[in-house]
Amino acid sequence: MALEYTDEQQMLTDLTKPRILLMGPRRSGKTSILRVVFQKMPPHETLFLESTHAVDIRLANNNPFLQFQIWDFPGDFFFYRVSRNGGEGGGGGRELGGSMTQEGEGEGPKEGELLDEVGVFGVPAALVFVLDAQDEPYHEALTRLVDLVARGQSVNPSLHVVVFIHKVDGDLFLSDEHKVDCQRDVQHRIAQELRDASLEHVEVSCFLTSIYDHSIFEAFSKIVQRLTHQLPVMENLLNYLISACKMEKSFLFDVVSRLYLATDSNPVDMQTYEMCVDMIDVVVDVSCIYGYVVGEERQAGGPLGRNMIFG
Ligand SMILES: Nc1nc2c(ncn2[C@@H]2O[C@H](COP(=O)(O)OP(=O)(O)OP(=O)(O)O)[C@@H](O)[C@H]2O)c(=O)[nH]1
Repeated sequence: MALEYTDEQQMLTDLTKPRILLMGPRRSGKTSILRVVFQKMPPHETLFLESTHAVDIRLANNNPFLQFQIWDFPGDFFFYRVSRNGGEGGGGGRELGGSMTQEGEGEGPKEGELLDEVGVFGVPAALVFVLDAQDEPYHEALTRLVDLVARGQSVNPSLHVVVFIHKVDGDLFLSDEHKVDCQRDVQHRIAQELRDASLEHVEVSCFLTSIYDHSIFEAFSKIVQRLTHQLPVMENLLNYLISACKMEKSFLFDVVSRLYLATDSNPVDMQTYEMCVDMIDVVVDVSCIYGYVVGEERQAGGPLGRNMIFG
């Protein structure tokens, strides 16, 4: 499949591309997630990230199946104005393009333009609400979540709503039991708040995440899959593959981000996923030494390219 875009700026302002909207309270970890998953920032370096002050729009364009915009909102976002500088790290690699710079007429939002609900939610999108699990009580954050869901649903009834119960690591979350209790509590409170706001029909998925392990990649993979139209076809193909080759499990990976774009219908087990990611790391490291050079650029994916099937 060929890319339809002549440049990244054109794609950044394309209203048909799905969006992942990272929202949530200040310091909950939105920018860290973006940097760790898409720009390979080591997790401990996120300690030095500065607060986001304006909506930062990035482009994920690793392959034809992984093309979407990621909007990183400031914690106190409310009908904010669009930034053009996009902060640091815009040219950090192929994974994410630059910030929003296009001035095309009648397309995406322009600098100084007020962003209303239609401007934010008016295209296929996933609202990813990042909740800091270490910042109890969650009352204010959950009120904000319900407000965003109400606004999003009013303009886009098919909006996907996902909550990352984030930072479930460190001394506060040593046992799995504690994590599951936290997830149950948050899910219960979200359901209650949605009922109170007459939004009980809205489906909200919750994931326990941390940038210090693979959970954030697993959760992000699920979101990308929801926004991928070709998912049922890819799943079917992987089902055929494992039955024809007598494999236990298969994933279709985006090598650059380590997200998996599809898997067969057998259940996903975290350890298998982690093992595959480790194998990709080895293959990429070896390719960096022995890979061939295309033009000026050494292809880290080598002859395997940017997508890989592991079984
Ligand atoms: N323990 C832990 N800390 C995290 C995690 N993710 C992010 N952090 C820390 O949380 C702090 C805030 O992270 P940011 O990414 O700047 O948060 P943000 O939501 O973008 O903040 P604003 O831009 O102010 O809205 C940083 O010190 C990160 O290191 C995580 O999974 N676990």
